[in-house]
Amino acid sequence: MSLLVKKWEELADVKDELAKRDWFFATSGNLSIKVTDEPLTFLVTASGKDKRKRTTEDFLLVDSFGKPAEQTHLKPSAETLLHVEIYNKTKAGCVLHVHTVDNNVISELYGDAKEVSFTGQEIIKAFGLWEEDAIIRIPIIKNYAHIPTLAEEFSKHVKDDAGAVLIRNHGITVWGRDAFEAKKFLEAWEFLFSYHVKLLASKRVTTLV
Ligand SMILES: CSC[C@@H](O)[C@@H](O)C(=O)COP(=O)(O)O
Ligand SMILES: [Zn+2]
Repeated sequence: MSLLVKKWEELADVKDELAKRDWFFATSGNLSIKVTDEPLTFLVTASGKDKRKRTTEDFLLVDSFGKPAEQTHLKPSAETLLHVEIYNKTKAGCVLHVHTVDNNVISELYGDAKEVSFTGQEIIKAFGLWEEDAIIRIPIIKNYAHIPTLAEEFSKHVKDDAGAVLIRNHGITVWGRDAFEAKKFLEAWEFLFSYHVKLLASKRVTTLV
């Protein structure tokens, strides 16, 4: 099996798993996986597709500018520039972007603070933080409609080979050294968001009773 086919299958499997979680509402979301380092090429989801479906036109190969590396009628994701920032600045191997109700609610609740942090949750160990009082923090940026501006703002938070950024009332973009790590971090973030949203809602209910 060629490297390209291997990476294609790997990304398609991750896409299927995220689809099972129902994290691709209304064609939202985009995913990518690095194929080669020099020159940089990566597979990215084709724009506007239903990411719940598995087809032979789900991904296309793009270069370090996010432009198609091969002849194709497919259009790279509208947010490919964000993936480009990550691959050009870090050793990340996979980038996952999903819109969920929970990540949107958290981004709106803490958007003015420009970040949100979590502590006291066992799942924080998924990020490799083992101390009892470990704190995990995620920046929240404005959802600029102009993608180059969004990518520029996003890029300020791309420092490590693994990381995550919340885009306000839009979604989360998570990256990791490989697909396994990116998915693990994405699931951990969504767990924290979901827990927090439910906790706030239940506290509100308690005070009303
Ligand atoms: C209908 S989702 C809005 C899109 O603009 C975008 O945010 C998204 O996540 C999916 O866009 P895509 O171009 O398919 O990668
Ligand atoms: Zn999006």
